Amino acid sequence: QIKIEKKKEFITQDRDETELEKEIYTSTQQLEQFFLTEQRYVEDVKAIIDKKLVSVDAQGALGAYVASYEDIIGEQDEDETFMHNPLNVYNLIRHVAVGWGIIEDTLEKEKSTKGGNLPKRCKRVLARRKRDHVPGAADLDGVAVGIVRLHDYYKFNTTSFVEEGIFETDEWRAETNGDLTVWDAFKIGVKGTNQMLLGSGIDIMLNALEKAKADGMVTTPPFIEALDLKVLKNLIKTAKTVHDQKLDRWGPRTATHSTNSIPYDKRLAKKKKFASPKLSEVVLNNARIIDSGTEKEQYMNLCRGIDLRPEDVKSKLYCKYEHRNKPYYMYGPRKIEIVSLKPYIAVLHEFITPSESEEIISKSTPKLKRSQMVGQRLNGTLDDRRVSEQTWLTEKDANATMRLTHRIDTFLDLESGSTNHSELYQVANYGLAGQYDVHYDQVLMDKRHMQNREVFNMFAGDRMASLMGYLSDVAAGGHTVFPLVGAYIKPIKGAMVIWWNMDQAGGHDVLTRHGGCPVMIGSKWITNKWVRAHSQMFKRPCPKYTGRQIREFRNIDPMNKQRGGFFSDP
Ligand SMILES: O=C(O)CCC(=O)C(=O)O
Ligand SMILES: [Fe+2]
Repeated sequence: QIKIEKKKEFITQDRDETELEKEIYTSTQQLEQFFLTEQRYVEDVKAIIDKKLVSVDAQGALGAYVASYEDIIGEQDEDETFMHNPLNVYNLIRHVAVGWGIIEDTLEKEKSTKGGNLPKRCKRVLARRKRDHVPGAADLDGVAVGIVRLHDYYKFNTTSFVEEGIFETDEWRAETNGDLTVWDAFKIGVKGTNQMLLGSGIDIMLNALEKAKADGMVTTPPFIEALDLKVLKNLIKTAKTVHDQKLDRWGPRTATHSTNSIPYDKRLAKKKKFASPKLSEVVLNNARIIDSGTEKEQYMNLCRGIDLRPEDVKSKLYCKYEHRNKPYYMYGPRKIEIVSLKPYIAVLHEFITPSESEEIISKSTPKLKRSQMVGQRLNGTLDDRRVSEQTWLTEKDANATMRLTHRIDTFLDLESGSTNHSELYQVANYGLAGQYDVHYDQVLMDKRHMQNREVFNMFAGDRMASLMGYLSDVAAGGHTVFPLVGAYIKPIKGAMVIWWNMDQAGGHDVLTRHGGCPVMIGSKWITNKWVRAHSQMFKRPCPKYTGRQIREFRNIDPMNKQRGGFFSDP
């Protein structure tokens, strides 16, 4: 008997739709929602006080919660950009994580004294935890570590951060209400130190100690008991010991730790290797630096906005208006900026209109889920190397995606429609200090990646081109960086970056390794369209190589990672 099944309209990979762990800092969008929710509950709590719905004692406790909220807002606007500043996020989450339990206890007590009866508004406030995620310790820790990661990357001024709640580097400055207690600053430093961000963590802890000395006490936020200065001093001492040990054994940076370049211990610092820390030279176009400290250092410099492309490479780059010999685009050529010729990386400016960006964001917002890691041994795991939430849109889900596919296909001579076996639009919103650490976009299906030989991948072919569109501007941070090329791209709303992951022989271009830097200030939205190879059969020229030549290519490189970059248009 033959079974007839309904033909699927879109052929896609099966994706695990199970709800992932719920944390709030993993997308700025979620943080904005949380802020709106908190505003509503604060209004409710205020109304309970104003209408004297609870006893005088209870009114006092509720009042302290409202005051704590108002302190955090200060003179700032109560719009969504409030949550684009990491310190505001920290303060607001701490306020709720610590304070909301007190609101609940107060109202529960009120309930028992009133024989189980509470006014409607009180009941609604009490039911918050059932309806909405109330952030707790896990969220607060995630945010604290995120802030220290930002320090590790961007080296914002620690003193102005701890003393005035200001984020500043030479390039930019972002203020908050100015409030950061010693307790908070210290907690942030400790959490970072625990995650082996030792240099930055200890720097923040030391500044907190200085502030405590200047204030004559360890200042604490509302509802938190005072701490003894001795506790601070002891923790710092331990942290310094760990710092020096790791630095001595592992050097200043690996994938899992970072320290200053010089130990705290004066005797240890006299060791020859610390006397003149060697400046490592920039290594480009070389697969040997993959996963090394050099790659990481180049990655971080690019995140900070230091262009590493040598002059003789840069002098060959240019911007142009391009019509690609198509009548339509002769009237309205597109602005193209060449970032690298080999591998070919280009920015198509104003490729996505503002209203298209907004439509894609609004259609994706209700469907966002935390992004998982991909790659060997990492598939499906959660990790702060990738802090974002994402979802997928088909061409039919929005006018914008339909139009965009049409634009990509006509302008770039591609078959990018999801029905033609390319991927759907992946839409992602980064979270607090959200990043996507260095990676390849390719799936890879060679002998060492047998697990990827699943139906969809075999059928569609690998990710031949990456098209990555920025749907928002980012005030600070969030660069897209290519450490082996030495180039970075600053997100600009509406711009789309294109690069070829494969060469014409179907090889994997290792130089396309890239990542998204931690977002410092703002909300970063992107969309990815990965164009699969097989649909391009009639669109792109066939490989110029014979099967034997291709096999030879593969054999030359023991890692089977061939350097390519043969595609060069647009
Ligand atoms: O956000 C970025 O700048 C890079 C994103 C990326 O590489 C990806 O999503 O695969
Ligand atoms: Fe990527």
